[in-house]
Amino acid sequence: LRGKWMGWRGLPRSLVPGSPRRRYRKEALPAPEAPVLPVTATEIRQYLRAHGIPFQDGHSCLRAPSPFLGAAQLKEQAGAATSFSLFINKTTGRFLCMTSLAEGSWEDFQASVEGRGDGDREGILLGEGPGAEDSEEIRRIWDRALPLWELPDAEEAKLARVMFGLTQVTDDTLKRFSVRYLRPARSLVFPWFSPGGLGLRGLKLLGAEGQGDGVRYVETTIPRPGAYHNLFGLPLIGRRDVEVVLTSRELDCLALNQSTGLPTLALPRGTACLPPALLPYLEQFRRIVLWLGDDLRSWEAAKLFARKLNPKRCSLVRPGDQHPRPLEALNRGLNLSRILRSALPAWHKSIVSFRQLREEVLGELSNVEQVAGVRWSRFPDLTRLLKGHRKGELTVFTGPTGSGKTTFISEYALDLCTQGVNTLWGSFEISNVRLARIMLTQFALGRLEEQLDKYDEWADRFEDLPLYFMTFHGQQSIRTVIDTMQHAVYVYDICHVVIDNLQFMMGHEQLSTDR
Ligand SMILES: Nc1ncnc2c1ncn2[C@@H]1O[C@H](COP(=O)(O)OP(=O)(O)OP(=O)(O)O)[C@@H](O)[C@H]1O
Repeated sequence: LRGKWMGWRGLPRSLVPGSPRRRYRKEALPAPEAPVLPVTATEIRQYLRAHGIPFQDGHSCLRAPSPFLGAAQLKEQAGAATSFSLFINKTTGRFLCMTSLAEGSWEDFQASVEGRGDGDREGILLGEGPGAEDSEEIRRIWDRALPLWELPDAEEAKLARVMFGLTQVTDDTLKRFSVRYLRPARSLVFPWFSPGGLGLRGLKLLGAEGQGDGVRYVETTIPRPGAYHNLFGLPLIGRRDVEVVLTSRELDCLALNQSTGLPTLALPRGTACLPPALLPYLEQFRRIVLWLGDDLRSWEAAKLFARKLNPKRCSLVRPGDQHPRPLEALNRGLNLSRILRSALPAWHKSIVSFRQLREEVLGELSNVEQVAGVRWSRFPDLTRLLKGHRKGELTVFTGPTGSGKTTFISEYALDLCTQGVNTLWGSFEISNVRLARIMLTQFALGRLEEQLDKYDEWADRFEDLPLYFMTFHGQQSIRTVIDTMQHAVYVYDICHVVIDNLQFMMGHEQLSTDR
């Protein structure tokens, strides 16, 4: 069956979101967050108390009555348990009103409470829906996609099931999760419905390409990955559900829900990140099991996400031979409920015995290659020397002035970033525009100034990289820089921070006295 699939390459051009006819956007980079004024949970609590706003303490957010509701919504909510519909993130202060979907920064919230919000409060901060162009594309694709069991050609449906590993997943499960299939793109289509049944907000297309003996999956989202915040499976979660299993792929979510009957969700960008914007939707759960995948990277991601979700309510399924990812477990006839029961608590006491560590140590010993970190794809010699990029380590790169440090480090970081290592740059010496130009040229493997017609295409791909830039230039206070890094680590799950270079960040005086 796979033979038929070979040779097919990605989506037809017309279905690729963000094709070159896209409007020109001013920023070629993911919008660099302006340096943030950090706020602490204590300050948020103090502020709410000082303004007489009642609140409840949640796992990762504070809940308060929403000032962003219209009269009708207020009436609807009166007396309901959900009247505390405003969720304020304890780490960043960003808020989301679950009823009106208004969202904004801590400063926006304060401005609104103090009557400084511009215009009337209601609606001004409404979470952006898809742009008109995206909406049209979303609707067009969704209308053309069919449920798998309605495909006119039974052979084609069978082939699709084999390619996506769905032979054990029933039509009923696919129906429950509203999964469709787009024939021209040979892709599964996973919908993103707005909470509260407000319609279709986005789509994820999952294509499968035959590659040697295996299959390579290609994901495309509308809107683009940075704005794709769908927790797949959310419409099936009941208000009273207090337990959930988090997975990193929609297919795993289907497999788990089918075989255990438990509420199950899939993260929009897999193990790459857990955007804090999703935390309010997970507040209702007293217990969260993370079953993200079958490799060490998924395990690392699970530990990182558990910290954000509050480790006290999280358990983690440890990858291992008998713990593959959920879809594979289903296909191998394993008992998924039993695997879930073996999940380990994420919360470590301050003192542990070796007994609690032995499983993790075994994991490290049996995955020596993965423990070595992410290898550079273009620098085999570097991989030979350093083995790979590992989190929590510091590398100092030195060389004479003008010897090519910036040029090399941007290649080095780009290599990792294209493999999914979330990267934060602090370019204290050269401007971000110049740095991005260097990196974009390296990314495109050619001189874009000679082929400007290709600019948008490359810029679009570059924009989707998990790459962020601090907006500092020249000497900075270390405190401000560290605060910004911490913020980026929380919001974007940054695993690699590049500082170019230390002298410019700290100023010569500090360095010479601080040797
Ligand atoms: N491998 C290379 N081959 C040819 N030219 C290079 C190479 N690497 C860097 N260059 C060029 O050398 C110049 C200096 O490079 P770069 O700015 O990366 O050096 P640097 O060590 O970071 O400098 P500084 O010490 O001023 O920070 C640039 O014009 C760059 O394009």
